Amino acid sequence: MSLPGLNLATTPSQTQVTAAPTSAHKQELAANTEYRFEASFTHPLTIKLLSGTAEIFGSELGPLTPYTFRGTKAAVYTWNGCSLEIEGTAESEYVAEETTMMNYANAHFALEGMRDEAAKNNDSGPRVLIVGPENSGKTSLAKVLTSYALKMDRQPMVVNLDPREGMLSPPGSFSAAALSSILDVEKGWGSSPISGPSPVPVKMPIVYHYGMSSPEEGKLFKPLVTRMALAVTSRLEKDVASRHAGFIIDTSGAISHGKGGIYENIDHIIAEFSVNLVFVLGSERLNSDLTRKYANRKEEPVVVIKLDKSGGCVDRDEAYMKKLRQSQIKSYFFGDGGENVLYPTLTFADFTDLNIFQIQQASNDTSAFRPGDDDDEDVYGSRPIYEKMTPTTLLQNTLLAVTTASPNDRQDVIRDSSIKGYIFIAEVDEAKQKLRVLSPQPGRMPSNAMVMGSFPEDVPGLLE
Ligand SMILES: Nc1ncnc2c1ncn2[C@@H]1O[C@H](COP(=O)(O)OP(=O)(O)OP(=O)(O)O)[C@@H](O)[C@H]1O
Repeated sequence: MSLPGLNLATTPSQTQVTAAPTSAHKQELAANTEYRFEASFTHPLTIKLLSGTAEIFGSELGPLTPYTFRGTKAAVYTWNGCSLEIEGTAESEYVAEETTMMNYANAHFALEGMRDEAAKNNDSGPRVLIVGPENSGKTSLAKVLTSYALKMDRQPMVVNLDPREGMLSPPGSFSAAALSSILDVEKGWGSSPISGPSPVPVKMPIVYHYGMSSPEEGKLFKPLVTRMALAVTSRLEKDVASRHAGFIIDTSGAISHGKGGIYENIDHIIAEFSVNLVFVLGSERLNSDLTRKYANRKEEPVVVIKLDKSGGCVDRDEAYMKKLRQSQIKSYFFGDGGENVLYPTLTFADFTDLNIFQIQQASNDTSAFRPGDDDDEDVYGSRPIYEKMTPTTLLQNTLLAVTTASPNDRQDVIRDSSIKGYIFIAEVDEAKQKLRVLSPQPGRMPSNAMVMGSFPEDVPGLLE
């Protein structure tokens, strides 16, 4: 199918540059070792399990199934030894004999004990928070713990509070989903119906739009954490299986730096989600500060456990992260390629069709807060949260979050409303007052309030 005006007769995967064919080689792995690799965005790497058993961040590889990786840094781990066939060019590859997987498996068994206990008493399972600096392996640990829980037929909820990398939704968002089907070996969390119908098993996430890159940047973080905690708690009240399995919260490295030993955002997450177990990765200092802080807590105890950071964790520079985000956004609209191809609609809209609210930069001058200000203003000191904007060329190549709120709602209602989906502004014609809009769903533009933030950044090549 081709899209009018787009000349998109091919799927995104067909437009990828493919590597010059390289002959496949065999890689034998001894028990408890892992093959670490980095595949570039342009030259895919294909891995096939020839014999034995192997997994990527806890998700098992099917025998003789080719898995293709682009823009991926990961490891194939084996508990009992295996033989792999590897085809393509890796940017980096090596076999590591020292891994943290035994550590992570022990953490999983501890969580299983808590889940059994929760099921016996019809109580809530482990409420886990993962913290640590950037690239310390938080998301990888969240995937391993989730995959292992799924293997035990549990249905844990996973909550992503890291806007730098989306989970089942584009970057810039916070999301939560009760997972019941296996994770995708190639894509991690897999795809979600928030963008459109998908032939592979999908998970319906709860999504809120944050619209900035760092939780420390503005003052939207805390209210949205509170909102997400409410949504997750009410979901768990209705869903017994997920309640017993508990949840795992992945966070951004920025909240783990702290200011003078104070970790305001971590404390806020622990309080709002009633977290009872914190895994700390890659920072002795954070571990010590949090252990001290929560040692003599009067309310329900919070156990702080330090886990080793994997030697395989790769520092990802801004250029890589940008490419990763752009590929996540592309997948959101066009699918992941292979069986999961989506066909978004490109339509025209009048300027007056869209109700756009731009997130205002937070004022650091909290002294400007005047008691008695209404809720639209108090969150941002003396300034409102959003400013209603008339489309300009500034909108070109940006992503807008379509909320479930009406444009006439109070600003805090818009802030707290979940996201139906995202649209992309492909073109702005100021003279004709028209926009060309890419949307996952066909039909008229919704009149709901739409939010524009400063993150993720523009995606100029999205339609190419
Ligand atoms: N054992 C490993 N072998 C190879 N690569 C790994 C391994 N563990 C993690 N990585 C890779 O290292 C990078 C950083 O890991 P991860 O995303 O889990 O860290 P993070 O703490 O969640 O990062 P951030 O703070 O940026 O969200 C990722 O690309 C991940 O896939």
